Amino acid sequence: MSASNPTKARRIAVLGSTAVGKSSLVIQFCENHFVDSYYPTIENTFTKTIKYRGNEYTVEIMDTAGQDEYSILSSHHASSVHGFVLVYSIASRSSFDMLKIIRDKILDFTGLENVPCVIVGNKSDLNIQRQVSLEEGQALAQQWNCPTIETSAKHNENVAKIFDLLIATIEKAHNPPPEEKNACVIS
Ligand SMILES: Nc1nc2c(ncn2[C@@H]2O[C@H](COP(=O)(O)OP(=O)(O)OP(=O)(O)O)[C@@H](O)[C@H]2O)c(=O)[nH]1
Repeated sequence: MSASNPTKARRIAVLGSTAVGKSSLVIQFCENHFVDSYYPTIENTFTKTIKYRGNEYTVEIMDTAGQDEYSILSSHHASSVHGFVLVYSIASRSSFDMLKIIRDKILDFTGLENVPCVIVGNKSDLNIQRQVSLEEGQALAQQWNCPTIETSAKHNENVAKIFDLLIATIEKAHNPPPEEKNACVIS
């Protein structure tokens, strides 16, 4: 990268209920493999370089614990990150409902009206066990003015797209079009 186009550092937190596939998505993205067994996460941080629209980003990804659903978000997750990946499983209605609680907590911690986030419906390969429709995910994303995508960490479907979408949303928040200035302010 040239001095005029330096690498940008961005911090991302991955949040969601227990066993929705947060670690599997991050490991698939950063290490290119799928972990079939389930090991509850305490907290792990991964780093990956992403190229997006001619810029290079060093992205620090915090994979958080989904075990205790009511302390799922600590202030250090909310205060220092540029954007959030909010994960539910398409096969779990309760994990979808939990996203509303998590987002409220993010807004409380940040004091913002809007924060860069992407809603991820993981385990799309489990369509036969589906409890949340694609349309419900899209309606929530429209309500929150953020992108959404269905993924399969298992089959590596749409996993990299999560991070492209989030980087795009973070960049838009940093450099909003004139008519959207002040709609979303992040440091
Ligand atoms: N079928 C299917 N299984 C998945 C997928 N992603 C994850 N899993 C499985 O779901 C289980 C939980 O995955 P994890 O990635 O550990 O979930 P987590 O959200 O990090 O869980 P916590 O650490 O408790 O927060 C594991 O058995 C994974 O193999 C997916 O896309 N499809």
